[in-house]
Amino acid sequence: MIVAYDSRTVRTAEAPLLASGAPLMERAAFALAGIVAREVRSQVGRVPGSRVVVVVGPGNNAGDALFAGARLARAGVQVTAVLTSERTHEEGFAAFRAAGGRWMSLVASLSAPDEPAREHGVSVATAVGTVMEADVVLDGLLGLGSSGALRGVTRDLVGALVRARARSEHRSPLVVAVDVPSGIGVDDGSVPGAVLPADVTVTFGAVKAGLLLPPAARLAGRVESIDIGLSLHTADVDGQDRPAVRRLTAQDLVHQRLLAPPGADAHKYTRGVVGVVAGTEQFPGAAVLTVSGAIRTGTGMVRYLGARDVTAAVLAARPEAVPAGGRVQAWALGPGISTAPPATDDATRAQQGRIRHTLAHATGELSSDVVGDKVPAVVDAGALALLPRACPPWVVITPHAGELAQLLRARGEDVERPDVEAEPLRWAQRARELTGATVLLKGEVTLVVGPGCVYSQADGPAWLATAGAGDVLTGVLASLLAAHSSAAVKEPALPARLAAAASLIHGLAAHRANPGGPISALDVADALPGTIAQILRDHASDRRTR
Ligand SMILES: NC(=O)C1=CN([C@@H]2O[C@H](COP(=O)(O)OP(=O)(O)OC[C@H]3O[C@@H](n4cnc5c(N)ncnc54)[C@H](O)[C@@H]3O)[C@@H](O)[C@H]2O)[C@@H](O)CC1
Ligand SMILES: [K+]
Repeated sequence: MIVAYDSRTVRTAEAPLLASGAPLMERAAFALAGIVAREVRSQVGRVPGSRVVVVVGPGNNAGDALFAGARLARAGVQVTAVLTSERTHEEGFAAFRAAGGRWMSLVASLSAPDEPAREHGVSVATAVGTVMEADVVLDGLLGLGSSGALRGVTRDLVGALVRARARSEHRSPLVVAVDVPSGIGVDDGSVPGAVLPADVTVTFGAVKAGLLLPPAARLAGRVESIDIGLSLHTADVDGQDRPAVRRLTAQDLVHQRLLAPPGADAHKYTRGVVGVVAGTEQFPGAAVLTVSGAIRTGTGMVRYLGARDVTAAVLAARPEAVPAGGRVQAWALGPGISTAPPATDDATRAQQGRIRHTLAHATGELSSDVVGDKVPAVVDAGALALLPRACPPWVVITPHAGELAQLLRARGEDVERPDVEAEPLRWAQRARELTGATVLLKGEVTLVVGPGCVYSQADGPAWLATAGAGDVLTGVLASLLAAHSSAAVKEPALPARLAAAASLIHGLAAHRANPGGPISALDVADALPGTIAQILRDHASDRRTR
C-alpha cells in the first residue's frame, strides 16, 4: 500500500529531526542527484557532459535542487540554475556555485557575493531557451510551502515552459519534480494554475497527498519516494479532516484477505450471494455487464431481478444467474436504469420500486424477516436518484463527476460537473457528509471516501473510459461486498477498502483484457477470472511467509 500525507503531518514529523540536527536536506539531495544521474544516463547514455537545468524558487525546495545540482556538477554534468525570486536557499546556492554550477536570474535584484545580478539577469525567453536545450530539468521552484497558483515571474516561466514543450515536436527535456510538481495543491491535489508536468517526481520523507489525488496526480508522473528517516503514523491522521490518502496494490488484496480462494468447506452463501437490480428494455446490456462482473469476480450466486425480456438477455449471456429473489448478501443497484424519476414507462417504474424497497431494507430503514438483515449495497447510475436521505457506510455510491454534481445539487449544493472535476476530493467528502454513504467517485483517478479514510486508485488504462465499464465495476464491488457482507456492516471503513479493491481489480482486468489497445466492457468482465488468479498466484506465497 502507498500511503500519502498532508504537509502539516510531514512538517510535524520533520520537526524533531531538524531540531536534533539530522541532515534531512543532504539525504534528500543525495537521493535526488542519484535519480537524476540515472535518468540522464538512460536519456543520453552518459552522465559527464550531459546538461541539466535546475529552476529554483525561494525556499528549501530550492535547497534540495541546488545541493543536488552541486553533486551533479561535481560528477561532470553541465548544470545551470535559473533563479526566479529575490532570495534563494543561501547554503544550497553557495554549494552550487562552489561546485562550478552556472546561474542566471529572472530577478534583477538578486545577487551573489562578488557577482552582481545584472551580469546574470536574463529574460524569461532566454531561460526557456536554456531549459529546452537541457537533457533534464529539475523543478525546484516550490515544495511543501507552496500556496495557491504560482505567482509573478515563477508563473511566467512555468507558463512559457508549458507552451514551449507543447510546441516542440522533437526534443524537450525530461522533467524531474523536486518533492512535488511546483504549483499543485500539496494537500488536496488541486491545480489552481499552470504547472510543469513531471515525468518523475522525487518526494522526500513521505508521499504527499497531492501526488495521489486528482487532478494533480496526473502531473506527477512516476512517483519515487525517498526515505529520509521520518516516522509517520496513519493513526495520527486517520479519522481527522485530512486523513492519510491510501492506494492499494495487488499485494494488499491478498495480504488483507480482500481476495481469497474459497475454503474446502465453502458453499454459495459463504462465498456471497449478489442481488442485481439493473437494466431495462432500453438498456438491457447494463444488466448483462453487471451480472457478468459479479459472477466473474467469483461470487457464490447472482440473483437477477428485472423485466422478462431483460432477464432473458441476462440468462442467454450468463445461464448461472438465478432469475428470482431470495437471500442476498450484497446488492448491485441501478446500472441501465434511467436517472430521472418519475419514470416514463412501467418497466423502469418497476425497477425503481425494487430499488427503493431494497435500499430501505439494506439500510435498516425497514426491517423484515423475509428480506433479513441489513446488507451492503452498491448504488450506481439510476439508483443514485433514489438514495435515502441518510445512509450507513455499507451503502456505496459510485457516481462519476456529473452524477455526483447532480446528487449534491439535489441536496442543496451549488455545484456543477467542472467544480467536481476541479476539486474531486472536496466534493466526494461533501457527498459523504451529506449522505452518510461511502463514496466512490469514478474518474481517471478513482477516489473512495469512507468514514475517516480516503483511497485513490489509478489502475486502469485510459482505454477503460468506455460505455459499460462502470456496470462491470458495480458487479465486481457487489461481489466483494457479498463475500465480506457481515464484516462490511460492522466495520465502518471496510466498504471503502473493498471499493478501492474493486477499482484496482477492475483496472488490472482492463490491462489484462488488451494490453495497450481498445477494450470493451465485456472484455474487462471476461478478464476478471484470469486477473484474480494471477493476483492470488503472485502474492499467496508471500502471505504465507509473513
Ligand atoms: N524541512 C526540511 O528540512 C526539509 C525540507 N525539504 C524540502 O523543503 C521543502 C519545503 O521548503 P519551504 O518550507 O521552504 O517551502 P518552499 O520551498 O515550497 O517555498 C515556500 C516559499 O515560496 C513562496 N511561495 C509560496 N507560494 C507561492 C506561489 N504560489 N507563487 C510564488 N511563490 C510562492 C513563499 O515565499 C514561500 O515562503 C520541501 O518541499 C522539500 O523539498 C527537504 O529538504 C527535506 C527536509
Ligand atoms: K518542486
